[in-house]
Amino acid sequence: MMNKTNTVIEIHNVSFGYRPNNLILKNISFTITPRDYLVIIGPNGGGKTTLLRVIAGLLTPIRGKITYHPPSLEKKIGYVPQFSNFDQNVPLRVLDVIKMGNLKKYCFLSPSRGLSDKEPVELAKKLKLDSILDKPVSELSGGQMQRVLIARAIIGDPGILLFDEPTASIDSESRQIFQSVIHELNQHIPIVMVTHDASAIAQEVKHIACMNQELYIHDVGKVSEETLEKVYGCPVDLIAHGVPHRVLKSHNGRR
Ligand SMILES: Nc1ncnc2c1ncn2[C@@H]1O[C@H](COP(=O)(O)OP(=O)(O)OP(=O)(O)O)[C@@H](O)[C@H]1O
Repeated sequence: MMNKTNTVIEIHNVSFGYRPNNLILKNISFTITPRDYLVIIGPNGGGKTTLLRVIAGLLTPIRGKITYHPPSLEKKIGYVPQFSNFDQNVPLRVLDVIKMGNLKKYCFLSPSRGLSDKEPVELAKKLKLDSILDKPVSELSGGQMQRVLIARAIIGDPGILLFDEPTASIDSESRQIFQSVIHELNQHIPIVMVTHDASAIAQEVKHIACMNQELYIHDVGKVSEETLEKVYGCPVDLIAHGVPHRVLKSHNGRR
């Protein structure tokens, strides 16, 4: 059920710190709309991952409020962490990891359905993982592991997907598969993606947020060179991984 403001998540004056008197997120306010595609960029340590974790409900704001529409959305958030944070030494096969994403959805409702291989196998085909379903995850490349984590998030039928640097260290085949899967998902759910990778900023991106503790958000109909210039003119000290930083420009306020 859609609320009257056509918003799925409202982030209102949210602040967060891991330690007292050391805020990582400062008074952040923005909204996510039903088919939004929001890319978040900013310097290392600027709080992008922290913000995703706060939105995913893994961290609690010390001030401010996050409202989910409908409230049940809070339990349907798909979060794909940076794959380097996943311990690939776990003794699991690709299929096992993908099926882990189903646990939240099915374990209390219908455990037998949670055990079915049909859905994960279909999804694996889409992500070109079907030939390696029995492979231990310890033997996967970075791009394959990233696709497995994406499959694990999608299988749970999320109402929104949050990605943390999904295209970092992946090859062009994985990147293309990722872009086409995201395109398909974005037809019915919002996507929020943290990235340092300018080439991951697809045409479909609707908003770009620049953050360094504070967050500035721009509406973009189309990501043009001009837009990218505007984006990299955000109040950040440095955009890492080879993307040039620019002289600071003013922002017309936050959305
Ligand atoms: N669990 C934690 N405990 C204490 N401090 C943390 C923790 N996680 C992150 N931080 C600190 O919070 C700040 C923001 O980190 P975060 O990972 O959110 O930034 P980021 O913008 O995602 O950075 P990057 O672009 O390098 O991934 C950093 O100074 C980091 O050291």
